[in-house]
Amino acid sequence: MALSGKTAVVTGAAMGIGQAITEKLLHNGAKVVLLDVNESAAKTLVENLSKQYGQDRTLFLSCNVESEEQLKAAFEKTVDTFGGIDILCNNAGILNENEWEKSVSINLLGVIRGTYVALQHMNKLSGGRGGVVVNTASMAGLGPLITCPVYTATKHGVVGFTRAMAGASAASGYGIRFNVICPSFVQTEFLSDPNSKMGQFSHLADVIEQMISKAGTLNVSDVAESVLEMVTDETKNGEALMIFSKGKHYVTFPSM
Ligand SMILES: NC(=O)C1=CN([C@@H]2O[C@H](COP(=O)(O)OP(=O)(O)OC[C@H]3O[C@@H](n4cnc5c(N)ncnc54)[C@H](O)[C@@H]3O)[C@@H](O)[C@H]2O)C=CC1
Ligand SMILES: CCCCCC(=O)/C=C/C=C\C=C\C=C\[C@@H](O)[C@@H](O)CCCC(=O)O
Repeated sequence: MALSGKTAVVTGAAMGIGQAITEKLLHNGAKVVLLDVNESAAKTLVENLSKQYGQDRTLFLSCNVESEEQLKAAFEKTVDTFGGIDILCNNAGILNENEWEKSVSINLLGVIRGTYVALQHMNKLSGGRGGVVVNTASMAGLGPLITCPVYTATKHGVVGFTRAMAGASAASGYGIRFNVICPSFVQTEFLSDPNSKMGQFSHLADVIEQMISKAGTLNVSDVAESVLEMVTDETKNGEALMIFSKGKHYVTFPSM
């Protein structure tokens, strides 16, 4: 898929991995609608991106992925502004084992909500142009992080949901590919003060510190490059891409 003239929606776009995905898509010719709850960070980012890429290539819409109403309004505004949606990156996520129900609502239900609302606009069977959805899971979506079991569950859910949607879309003729990225540790705000985010498991925080020192951390640009690969390579559907400091590897899942 060539990105020139295509429209992307990125959730959690105001900073970190979402910002890097946004910049990567813009640099490769797409228009990008940034959805986030952090209005100040997003507005500053869009101001800078507009100077670099032009006023008509970006749009920020305040949107909490926990709200179907806000997602519906954001996608409708996107279509009204840019004529359609070709790419969706469900990237927004949090780490909070204290408020674990909020983690589920954002990390897993937010991906499902975003996907189902976007389907109404992207599905070729309902007047859409088709396209691609790339969801942000984690290596914790493939194996357990013992310090954050609910976070682990949400990311496993994102992997499973994405792979099932890939199959459903192909079997139904929606014209939409679904893929998922599974990064290891990435140098963003997300990793700041992990102890405070692990709730009843904070006594295990040294496990994470040992894992990070062993695994190292990725740059956000490493992750964004992998998203670009899954967006542009039209052979990719139902793929999970592990991204770690030593490289990246498509996951081979057991077949039934
Ligand atoms: N940083 C890391 O080590 C890794 C992060 N990930 C995943 O990558 C994604 C992005 O994480 P980072 O960029 O590292 O985090 P970050 O904290 O730097 O950025 C997350 C962005 O999502 C936004 N956000 C949070 N809740 C939201 C909501 N309800 N609605 C809309 N936007 C919301 C935040 O305002 C922020 O702009 C998350 O899904 C995370 O689980 C996956 C693997 C590793
Ligand atoms: C503080 C939590 C980080 C949240 C951000 C994130 O999603 C990072 C994930 C990075 C790596 C996850 C790795 C999971 C590994 C498991 O599959 C298992 O192999 C762990 C084994 C630990 C060990 O080395 O013994």
